[in-house]
Amino acid sequence: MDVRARAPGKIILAGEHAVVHDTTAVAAAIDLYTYVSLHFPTPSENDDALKLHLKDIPLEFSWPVGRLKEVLPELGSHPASSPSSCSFETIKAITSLVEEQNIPEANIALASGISAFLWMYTSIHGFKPAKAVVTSELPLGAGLGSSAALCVALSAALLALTDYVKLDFNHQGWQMFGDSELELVNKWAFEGEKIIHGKPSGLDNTVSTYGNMIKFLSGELTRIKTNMPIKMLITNTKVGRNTKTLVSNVSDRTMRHSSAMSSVFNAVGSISNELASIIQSPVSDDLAITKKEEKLGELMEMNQGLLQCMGVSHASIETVIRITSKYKLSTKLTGAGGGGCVLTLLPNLLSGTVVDKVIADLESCGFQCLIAGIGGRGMEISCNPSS
Ligand SMILES: Nc1ncnc2c1ncn2[C@@H]1O[C@H](COP(=O)(O)OP(=O)(O)O)[C@@H](O)[C@H]1O
Ligand SMILES: C[C@@](O)(CCOP(=O)(O)O)CC(=O)O
Ligand SMILES: [Mg+2]
Repeated sequence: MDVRARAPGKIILAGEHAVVHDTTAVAAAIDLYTYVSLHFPTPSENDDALKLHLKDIPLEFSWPVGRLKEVLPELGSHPASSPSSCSFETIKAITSLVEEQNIPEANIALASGISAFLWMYTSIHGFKPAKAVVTSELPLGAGLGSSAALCVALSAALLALTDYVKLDFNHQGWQMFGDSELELVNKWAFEGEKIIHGKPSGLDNTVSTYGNMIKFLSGELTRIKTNMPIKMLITNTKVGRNTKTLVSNVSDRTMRHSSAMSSVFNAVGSISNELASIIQSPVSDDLAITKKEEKLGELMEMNQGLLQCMGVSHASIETVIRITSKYKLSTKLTGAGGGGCVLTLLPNLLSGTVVDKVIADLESCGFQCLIAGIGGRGMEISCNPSS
C-alpha cells in the first residue's frame, strides 16, 4: 500500500518571532507544496531497511532496521495516538544515525530535517521497513515554512497508514482528513518542527495542516475569512539562514532586555490583531479596498520596523524595501528573517506594467520573485499516488 501526502508552505503577514513569545500572528497557506510518498515493501521485495529519498537534492539515505533497533531500543512501542517530544538522549542517538550517512557538507542543513524524519517515522511505525520519497516546490530555509510543510506531509503520510486514520481508498486524487485526524497530524508535525526549530510557536505547522488564513495565539488558531483580495509579491533574497538560530537570537535579546522586548512583542500583537480585523471587515467598493490596502501596507511597515528592532532584518531585506519603496509599495520580511523571503503588498489597482517593472528591478539585483496563491488548501492525501 502506498500513500502520498502534500502540505503547503505559508507566508506570515504579521507576527513572526513575537508569536514564539505568545502574541498574535496572522499567516496564510500558499499554493506551493512539499510532497511525501510512503511505501511499505512487500515480502517479495525482501527489503529490510528504512529508506529516505530527497529527490530534489538529490540524496538517498538508508538505515538497516537492525541498526535502528540497536541505536533506538526504547522506541517503537509508543502509541501513535499520543504524540510525544523527542528526549535529549534520543535526539543524540538520532543525530549519530544521521551522521553515519555522511551528508555532503553543502547539504548539512538537511540534517535536522532527516532527524525529524527518523523521530517521526520510528515513533509512529517503529522499525518497519519502508521507503519515503520527499519532493518540494518550496525553497528550503527561506522563510516559506518548508520545515513545517515537510513535518506536516510526513506526519500525514505516516498516520495515513495506521488505524488512527480512516481513508477512502477508492477515492481518486486528493482527499482531506477529518477534524480529529487533522489534529493528530498537526500535533506530530509540531514534534517534528521542535527538532528542526528548537522552540517553534506551532504557527507554521498549524497553517500548513489546516490551510486558509489563520490568526494564531498561544497554540490556538482562529480561521480568518478574507473580505478583500490580497496579492503579495514574494521576493527570495536567496540569502540562506536558519530559523533555529534566529529564534534563539531573539530569545537571547529578550533575556537581555525583557521589558523593552515585551513592549515590542505587544506592539506586534496589536498590529496582527488590527491587520486581521481589516482583512475580515466588509468592503463596499474599490475605494474601500484601496483604503484598507493603505492601512495593511502601513501595518506591514510597522511590523518590519519591529522585526528590525528584534535583530532579524538583513542588508538584503533592506535592499528589497528600498527598491519597492520607490514604487510606494510596502514590504516586510516573512518567516524568521535574516535573509530568506520578503513580502510586498501589491494593491489591486496597481497596473501589471508597474508590477513587471518592480520585478525586473528586484531580479536585476539577483533576487527571485514569485506571486503565489494565498489562503488555499491545507494538508491532503492521495491513496492512488500514480493518479
Ligand atoms: N524537503 C525537505 N527535505 C529535507 N529537509 C527539509 C525539507 N524541507 C525542509 N527541510 C528541513 O528544514 C530546514 C529549513 O527549515 P527552516 O530553517 O525552518 O526554514 P523554512 O521553514 O523557512 O524553510 C532545512 O534545512 C531542512 O533541515
Ligand atoms: C520565526 C517564526 O515565527 C516563523 C519561522 O518561519 P520559517 O521557519 O522561517 O518559515 C518561528 C515560529 O513561529 O516558530
Ligand atoms: Mg521553518
